[in-house]
Amino acid sequence: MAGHRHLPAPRRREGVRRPPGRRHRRRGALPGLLLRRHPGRRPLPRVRRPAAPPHGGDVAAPHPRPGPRDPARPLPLAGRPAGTGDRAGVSSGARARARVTVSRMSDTPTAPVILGDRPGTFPHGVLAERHPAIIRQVREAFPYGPAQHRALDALLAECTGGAVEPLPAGAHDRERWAAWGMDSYAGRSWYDVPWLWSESWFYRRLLDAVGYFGPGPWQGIDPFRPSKLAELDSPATDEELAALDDLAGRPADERARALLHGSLWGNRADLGFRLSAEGAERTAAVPALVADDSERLWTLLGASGTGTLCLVADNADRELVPDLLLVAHLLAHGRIGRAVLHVKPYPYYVSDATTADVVDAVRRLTGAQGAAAGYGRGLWDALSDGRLTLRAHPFSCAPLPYAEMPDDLRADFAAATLTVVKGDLNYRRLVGDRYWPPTTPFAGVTDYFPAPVAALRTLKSDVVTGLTAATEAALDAAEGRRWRTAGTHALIQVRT
Ligand SMILES: O=P(O)(O)OC[C@H]1O[C@](O)(CO)[C@@H](O)[C@@H]1O
Repeated sequence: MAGHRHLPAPRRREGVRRPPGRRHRRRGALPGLLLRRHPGRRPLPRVRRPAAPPHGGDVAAPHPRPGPRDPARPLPLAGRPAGTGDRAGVSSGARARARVTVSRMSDTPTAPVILGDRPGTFPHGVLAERHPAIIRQVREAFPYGPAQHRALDALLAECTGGAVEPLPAGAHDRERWAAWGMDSYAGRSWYDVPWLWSESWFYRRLLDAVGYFGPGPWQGIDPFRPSKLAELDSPATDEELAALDDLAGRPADERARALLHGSLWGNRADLGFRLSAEGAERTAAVPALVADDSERLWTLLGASGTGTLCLVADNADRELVPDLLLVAHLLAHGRIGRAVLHVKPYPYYVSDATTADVVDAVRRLTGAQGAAAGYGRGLWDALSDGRLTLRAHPFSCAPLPYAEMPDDLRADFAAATLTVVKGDLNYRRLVGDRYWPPTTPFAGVTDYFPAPVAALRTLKSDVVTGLTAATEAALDAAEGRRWRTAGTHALIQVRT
């Protein structure tokens, strides 16, 4: 079960496997879709790197269990109003199951919850620098009126120096956020609550500030749409779609593997990440896979043609397009019979995919030249005949780990042959947003998940599990802590 136990023997130096480079593509081994985006293409976050051990102590030390002051404690199970049910995205059944999860996972030691309270750490940089930059970007994206500017000013002051203010009584999702811990955190500094919580809270509040939840003329207007469209229309996307033509003559299995890697490395194309790293593209390090359970993934996606794949999407555009290409291929080649694509119910983390972004991506494909258009038509047909369905569950924007998912979402995942969880944020939610020692078994921290689950993610935050001690040591020796957050390394982990 444990991904880490089945890691192939380390290749090349120091146990870190590197994906093939452009040279291999010239030999026709892998598609440009994958390779053109790799070396030197991704920016590095400008936020300061942790100079000292992160909150909660040295991750290399024995992992402490959370003490009575663990800020995550009030959130997951205690202090929620009874009977909030699935409408709140956290059912009482799920809460009960989460308790069971804790005991099933009891042989996996826990670790400190990540907060943003330490200057110099990566999470602190996101709260103190990235969020203000996002507010600036949103302000410039639309000709908002005085009311929106005032609300953005207030949000800027609150998120950088103020306390969590609960949603007003009339807010459409007040009950849901109360169930998600809002009342427990009211009055506390944004820096002193779990980082996962304060980041989600930021996007909820930002949408409020620009009138997204309405009523009014700005209702439903995605404040990140201009940057998303620019990315979808970029020459880089053209280049990646054109690379599909190179793939067309390859055997189906080879195409499948190439598309899997396209989907994996597509996770580097994250607009929020880029916001903190302008100008850094030229300096990106050579990327490397730090864990690779892809053979197990292919075993799960057999040739029966009847299985269901759940894909929990992350970013739109240059990540969503390769995700969709992979889904189209798996459907067309009988590796699965159905796919369920989980997207966000509202704009989130700058570039996370919503239903509108799926439509834009599919139209981008159908309107393209060459092989890309064929993939687009396949997706359109699959959406039309129900082989591909979309799901925009409220819990997809919850500030909580997936261990606390509500019953209906759990049932979706339980019915799937495999759930593929994309991206860094989803990984944090899958394994728990904690300073895990990197050798913590992936299977242990995902034991609660109701069916086989795979993580496809580039590393953009401190959370990581399932590495071998040799891989961790090699990465630390080569890069210090940088490999954890720079987005230059990736992993494929599977728990069957
Ligand atoms: O798009 P992804 O892969 O989920 O990455 C987003 C990541 O960016 C951050 O917002 C800042 O690093 C993280 O919180 C988050 O994990």
